[in-house]
Amino acid sequence: MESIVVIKDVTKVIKGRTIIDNISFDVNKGEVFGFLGPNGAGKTTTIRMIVGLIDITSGDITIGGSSIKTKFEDAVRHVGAIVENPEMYKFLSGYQNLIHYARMVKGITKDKIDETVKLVGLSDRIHDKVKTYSLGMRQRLGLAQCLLHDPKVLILDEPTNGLDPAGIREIRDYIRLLAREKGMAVIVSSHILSEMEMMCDRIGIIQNGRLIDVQMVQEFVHGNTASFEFEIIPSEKAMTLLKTQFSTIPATNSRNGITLELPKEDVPAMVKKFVEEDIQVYGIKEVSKTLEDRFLEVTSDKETVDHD
Ligand SMILES: Nc1ncnc2c1ncn2[C@@H]1O[C@H](COP(=O)(O)OP(=O)(O)OP(=O)(O)O)[C@@H](O)[C@H]1O
Repeated sequence: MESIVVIKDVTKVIKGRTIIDNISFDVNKGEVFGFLGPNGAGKTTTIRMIVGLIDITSGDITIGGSSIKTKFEDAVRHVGAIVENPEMYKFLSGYQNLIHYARMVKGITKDKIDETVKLVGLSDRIHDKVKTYSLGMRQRLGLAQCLLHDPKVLILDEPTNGLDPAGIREIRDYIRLLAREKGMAVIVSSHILSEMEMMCDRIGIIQNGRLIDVQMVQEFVHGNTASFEFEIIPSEKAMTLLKTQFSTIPATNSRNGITLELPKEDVPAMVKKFVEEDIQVYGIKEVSKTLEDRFLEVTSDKETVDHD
């Protein structure tokens, strides 16, 4: 895979405080990369450095091979970004806004505007005034604006913020389409983990300014183990058995028995063991994990480690 954004050993210190602590990751062409982290973790600060809104204290970021430090113009030429709310003139139509923007940027043709409007699905309303647009339509107009110069990298900070479920879905579909059909690299940050799970190919998790994990979403969520709820009686006896003989298998009490995390192929052996120990097995159910479950698992693990 060809990486287009390379973040290498980046640190940001503000007023003596290390906000971003030596993070490195790459983003590839045609992928949607999600940036996840609790409030105050450093997502926006990292994104602001990628788009050149703030300086990097140490390390470097290259976009399309150009360093944001030494070849700023070349680097940001490849980038389209919505970091703060896109400024639009509410009393002009969506189309007039795009024309106005196009005048400030060289080489954008009317055909290009029409094509982009179509791509974001605004053709029907593009000649209406922006003040009559819904929030979702304004977001799409913002997206159209930052797509006009054909960026190779699209950066969106919380793109679905404030949208209703239909609006969220629309934006998600456009983002996936841009990555798949235009080969764009998309970097998004969001708090809505279910959204990130559906939208992203890979995610990076940031906590206290450190990048604690970068993985394919599916691998991150499912890993090589799954959760199984064993409906068993007596569950206390099973818990004791697990603690003494299978202490490496994560086990928690659940409503009807216990939930174990283990590879699917180990389930029959576990059932056999329970039966041998006179523990009655009434049922087994695979409990699917969500990105939210995994996110909370890894961020709380890390919290414990940090405080040790
Ligand atoms: N200009 C600044 N001066 C001082 N502290 C700052 C500045 N910018 C950011 N910070 C601090 O850096 C940390 C990271 O902030 P940042 O906005 O990047 O987090 P975030 O992950 O985007 O959070 P959220 O999800 O709440 O938007 C926070 O503790 C914030 O207070």
